[in-house]
Amino acid sequence: MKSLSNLLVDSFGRVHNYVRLSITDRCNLGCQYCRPGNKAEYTPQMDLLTFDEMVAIVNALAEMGVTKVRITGGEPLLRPRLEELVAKLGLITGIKRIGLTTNGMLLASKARALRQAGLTDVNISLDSLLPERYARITRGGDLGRVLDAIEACFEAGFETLKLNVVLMQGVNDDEVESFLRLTLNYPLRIRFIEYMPIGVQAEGWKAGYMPLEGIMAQCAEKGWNARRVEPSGGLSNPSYCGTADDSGPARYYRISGAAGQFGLISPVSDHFCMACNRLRITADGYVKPCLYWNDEWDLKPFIGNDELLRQVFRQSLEAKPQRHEMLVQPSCKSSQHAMHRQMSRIGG
Ligand SMILES: Nc1nc2c(ncn2[C@@H]2O[C@H](COP(=O)(O)OP(=O)(O)OP(=O)(O)O)[C@@H](O)[C@H]2O)c(=O)[nH]1
Ligand SMILES: C[S@@+](CC[C@H](N)C(=O)[O-])C[C@H]1O[C@@H](n2cnc3c(N)ncnc32)[C@H](O)[C@@H]1O
Ligand code: SF4
Ligand code: SF4
Repeated sequence: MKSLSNLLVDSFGRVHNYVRLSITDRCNLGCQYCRPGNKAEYTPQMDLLTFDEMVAIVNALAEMGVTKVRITGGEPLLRPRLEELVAKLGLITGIKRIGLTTNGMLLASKARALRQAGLTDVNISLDSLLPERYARITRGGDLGRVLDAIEACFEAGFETLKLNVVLMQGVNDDEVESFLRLTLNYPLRIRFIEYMPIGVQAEGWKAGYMPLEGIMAQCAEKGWNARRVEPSGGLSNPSYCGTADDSGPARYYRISGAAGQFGLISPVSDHFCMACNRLRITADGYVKPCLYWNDEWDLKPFIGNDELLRQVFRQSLEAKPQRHEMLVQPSCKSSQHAMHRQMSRIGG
């Protein structure tokens, strides 16, 4: 049992036990909602954290009560030998779950090796089931490769497999029913996510943003009885749909008789900041206590000295705001505080 003074507690009493580790800000896609504009700015290779530096940071965090790591990016599968990082993270005392969030383009051939290395949870981003639309939203994505990746994940036997769908008005909001239908036959969790104003222009965001409240009404219109699923409860296939350790931002539902579930992630219309348990590490070695606010602390000078790393983590948590202000300050350029990094440079 960790002593209270050694835990990652912020000034609002929130205990942080989950770290999102961005391992690259490069991406092989350019999703409209994440990397708007064609100009890609990447951290030079030499400024990226090495795997050993990441392991040192996570080790210090694990000593302070972190039990879960989610590897993200950019596109994390662009880092060669990702399975080696997974294996090293798995050796850290206290780390119980290692997840990956990916666009799936490079996953099919890697799924088995990642599972064998100790990866437990896979989340794949998939915003359309129509090949041309998918290519348009992602600027070049190949839907067939994502579907192959999903199949490979089933075959590799991951404990959970979730699909992320960022719902945008006038872009893919007509596909809600098709995604819901997938849950009828497959033991997946399909999560609809509200479009957040992070690293995008406020005007464009306002045109695309839509709250998720209409989804339950759509179920009712189809005559589908969708019941709330509590973590680990009522699953037809718990091994793919979730675990007791599943305290993420989604509220889950299951349509009567369905093999899978759908989830609603509503960070804008119904934020979950009061239950926030997450810290973020950027690929260039900064700790960000909140996805939305600009504040970040450079960890690189302190890697190798756990006491100093712990001080920086505490300092960042002391400064963590209570909540975001996405509706008040949607990424406006004039703000000194709202987010300036694009999502691909934070990791979602
Ligand atoms: N506002 C906000 N959004 C978040 C936070 N964590 C995740 N999200 C968003 O939720 C969506 C899903 O994120 P994933 O990377 O799949 O991870 P997750 O569902 O949070 O993680 P698990 O619970 O580990 O499955 C992404 O669009 C994230 O940007 C958070 O702390 N704050
Ligand atoms: C930044 S991506 C990084 C991992 C990987 N490249 C992928 O796409 O899964 C992580 C998650 O953030 C989500 N995301 C990116 N921009 C977003 C936005 N503006 N609003 C909501 N979610 C967003 C993506 O859909 C994805 O599920
Ligand atoms: S980081 Fe993920 S969400 Fe962002 S552009 Fe790349 S694939 Fe799309
Ligand atoms: S917006 Fe910030 S405080 Fe709110 S849940 Fe996300 S990371 Fe936590």
